[in-house]
Amino acid sequence: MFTQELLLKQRTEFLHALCSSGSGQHLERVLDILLAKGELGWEDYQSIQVPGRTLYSNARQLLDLVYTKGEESCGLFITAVEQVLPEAQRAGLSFSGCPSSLEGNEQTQSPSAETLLAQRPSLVLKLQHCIDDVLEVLVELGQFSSEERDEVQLPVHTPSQQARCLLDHVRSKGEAAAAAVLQFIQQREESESQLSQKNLTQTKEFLKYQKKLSSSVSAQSCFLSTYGGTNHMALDDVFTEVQLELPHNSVGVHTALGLEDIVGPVGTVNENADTVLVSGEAGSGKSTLLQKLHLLWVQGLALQDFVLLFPFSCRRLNSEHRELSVRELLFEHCCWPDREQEEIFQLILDHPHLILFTFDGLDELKHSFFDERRLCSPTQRAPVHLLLFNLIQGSLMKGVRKVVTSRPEAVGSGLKKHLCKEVLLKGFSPLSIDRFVRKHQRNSALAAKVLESIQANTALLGLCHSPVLCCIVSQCHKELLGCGEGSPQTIADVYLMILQHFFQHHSMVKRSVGGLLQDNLETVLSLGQLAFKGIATTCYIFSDTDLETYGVTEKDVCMGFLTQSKDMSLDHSKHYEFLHVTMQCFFAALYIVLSSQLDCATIPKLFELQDRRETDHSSTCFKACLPSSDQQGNILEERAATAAETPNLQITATFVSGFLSQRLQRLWLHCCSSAVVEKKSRQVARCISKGMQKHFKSIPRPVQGEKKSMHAMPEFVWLIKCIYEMQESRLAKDVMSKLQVDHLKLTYCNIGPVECTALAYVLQHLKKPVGLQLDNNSVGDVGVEQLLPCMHICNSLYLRNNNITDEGIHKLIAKVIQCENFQKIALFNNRLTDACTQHFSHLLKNKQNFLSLRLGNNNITSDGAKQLAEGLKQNHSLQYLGLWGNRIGDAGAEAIASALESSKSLVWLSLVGNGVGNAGACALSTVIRNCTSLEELWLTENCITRAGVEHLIQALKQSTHVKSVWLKNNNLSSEEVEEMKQTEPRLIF
Ligand SMILES: Nc1ncnc2c1ncn2[C@@H]1O[C@H](COP(=O)(O)OP(=O)(O)OP(=O)(O)O)[C@@H](O)[C@H]1O
Repeated sequence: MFTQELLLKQRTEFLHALCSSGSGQHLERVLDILLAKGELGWEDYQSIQVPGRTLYSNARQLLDLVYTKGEESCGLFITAVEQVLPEAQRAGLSFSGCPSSLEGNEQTQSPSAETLLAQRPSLVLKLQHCIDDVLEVLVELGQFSSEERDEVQLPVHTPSQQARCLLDHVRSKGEAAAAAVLQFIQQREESESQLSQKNLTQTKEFLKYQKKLSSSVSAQSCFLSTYGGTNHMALDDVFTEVQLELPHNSVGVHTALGLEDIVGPVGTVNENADTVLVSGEAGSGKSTLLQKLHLLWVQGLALQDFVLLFPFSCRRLNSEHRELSVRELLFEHCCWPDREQEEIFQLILDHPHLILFTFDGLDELKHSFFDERRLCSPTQRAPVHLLLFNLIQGSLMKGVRKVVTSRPEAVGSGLKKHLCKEVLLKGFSPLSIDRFVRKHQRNSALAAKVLESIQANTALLGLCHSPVLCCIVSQCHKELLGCGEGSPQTIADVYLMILQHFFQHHSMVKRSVGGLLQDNLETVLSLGQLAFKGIATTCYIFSDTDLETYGVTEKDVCMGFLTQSKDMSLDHSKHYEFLHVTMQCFFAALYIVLSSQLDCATIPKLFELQDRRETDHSSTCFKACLPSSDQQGNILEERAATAAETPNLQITATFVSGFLSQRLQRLWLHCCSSAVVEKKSRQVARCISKGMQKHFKSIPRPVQGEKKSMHAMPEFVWLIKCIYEMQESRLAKDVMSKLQVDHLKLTYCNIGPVECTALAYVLQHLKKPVGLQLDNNSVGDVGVEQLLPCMHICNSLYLRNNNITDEGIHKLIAKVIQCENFQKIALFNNRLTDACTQHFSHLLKNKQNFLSLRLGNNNITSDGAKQLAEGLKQNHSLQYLGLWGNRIGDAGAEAIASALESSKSLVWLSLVGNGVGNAGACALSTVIRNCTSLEELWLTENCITRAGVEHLIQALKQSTHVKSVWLKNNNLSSEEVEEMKQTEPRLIF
């Protein structure tokens, strides 16, 4: 395909790729390249980068310009985009037929000013690290005034924008200023490289240290301890791609990332910070992801800009009770230099940008992040958590790159302000589930069976999006395939499979889960008590003494639920941890259900997490459930720990709910009295009910004229999951009967397929139809399928930005077409193509009370629009139709117009940003003329010229019902706009 044609066809994709991060940096970098290539002149540049105009408008201007310049220009543009964008964001964009590289074209032999222009992209990168110094030189030389210096240094500019601003100024100054900048850069590079060369790579002891550190990182990262207990898998064999995203930004588009992008520039929101946060739910794969990054570094396959990588585990740092200096932290916790410690540490301090620290599991640290106590000296000793906080915020060892992982709940605003960016880890995609099982199960026939069994049970498929659950399901294939109809539905079911798996392995005869529990009750109780104690005190690593205290024997350890801690810095005594922290929660929950030692306040305290946060007194703290000898530590420590503990306490409570469900109660009958189990079960139901009511009571009164709406908090989602685990529709019904709202808002709540299963289970019992708003979550096609059981009680569904494809839509439409209440759907920013329009067309034909269809910002072309028009022709109820940001073009607009011209219901139509042009405008004028219900028509950004607007004006003369026609950002001069505004005030420019 010719590049010009390619650019036109993929215009929307290119626009999104350049702008969806919400930051102008991709566009700016593409402009740098095109300027350097001489493809854009300064006037072009200024016509694109218009201050105060939106990023999307600037990008559109660039697209228009290169398109009109022709084939070669389009080719260079596309190659520049390819060079600038991270790999994952380029998916879906075609680059074929474009020059393969732009490198090597820079005109280095030209006079300084030309060199400055030709090397603009690399100079921007270099200058942003030394902007103050180069400005000083220019002022000293009299090339810049202090006002000009201040203008460049304006804090509203990011460092790269400051660099561009400097280059733009220098350009207007001429040859001498340009030469000064080039000389400055050259001198700086020479001295840096001499230093690096001499200090690092030519220092023998440093090289030895690098090798030693590298082999210790390799030893820690090449194997993954799996749920086979003793057997280990090579990480390279089993690591499967996970979904990484940037947080939803102002334009609300999912931005997918690759592994390298974690430390790369993509998504940077604070260029002065050095810390990247990777956040994700329990078991979403954070530790494994870091492990993979470490391994790639050791293998020389990634992160090669860093000469040293220091990996830390916050879990292990909890066991460090001494005060340490940074130097001791690095050397004692990661790798000890055999000689020349002073010199090596000095080299590290001198080259912070060549060093990477990783901190796994910030949520597991006993102290919540705070930045009140500043440390500045790397030799000053302080408690380890303080060192860590100072490293993260950059007051210690500024310039060292840090990657930190954490569960989302433990990340407060105090930490966020020190982040250069946040990356969200969303577990496996459906494709990754498939790949993982095939990697994990070498026997391909068995893998196919396991996958078939997962696909056949959508609740289980939803659960498998969490890598830890997917791993258990695959590991416990015998249990899974042997359970027939009773295939796992809940998280408790999945974890019980692993219990069965390990115990059965040590049993001579085939036993049921209940029987195995009975046989191994002592093991369950001692492991349970150990786990329970750990959860209540934020302890995840246990010593021999801990094991002894709680009666965990050698035989219990051999069962496989505990693994030996692999930290090399701890003293030589053995330490243990549960295979995964969720496994510790599982055993803690078993203990709560089975133990007769705990008082009856344990369950209420476990569920009163909200209260614990509001009151800071230890009497309501879960820790109070422990025997008094375990209640060490002061109240301050407890308060600091509360935020970090909450997620694990919530997971424990979720397991307790599952274990005490009617379905599973029979499992405990041989281990404890049924009266006690029933009593505990009633307690759980009461706690959930109380928690929900508290949530409902907090709903503010509706503003006059607005619907009563509830914005759910994270606790709501957790309680809903507890109800689902209980699998008691009576409880769900009872709880939901007290919710009286018209609109339920669960935006930005981390709703994935598992949460959708729970939501549908509970919401289907609502008494009155609601609008369900799930914008900006990770629902996906599997989640959509999970939501189907509650569609009959939804009158509207909002799924903006949820990674939904045509496949999800197919299933959704088949269901909602039968739901009388269902009238509105909004699906902006998903991954829909023309293939979904036949389903919407079917919906429109068959549902004559349907009111609103919004499909903005997807990939619908003229073919899709034609298909949709078929449905529109036969529909008599639709009032709102939104197709902004698709690519329906003039042919699509003509089809839509012809279908709607006789509509008696349509009130609002948006075709913004669809390239409808004058032909489209002409066709739409018939809708203005003939559709007597239409009030608003949106045609912003559609390449319409004066001739097209004339058609609209003529039509408006015959219409009194249309109130406004939006025509911003079309191809009209300001004179034309002024004139037409006078002629027809309903036109909005
Ligand atoms: N990318 C992956 N490929 C293969 N297996 C994975 C991957 N990510 C996670 N797993 C499996 O899931 C398990 C749990 O993952 P991991 O410990 O990395 O999660 P986590 O997000 O760090 O959990 P937590 O927040 O509870 O510490 C791993 O032990 C591994 O077996």
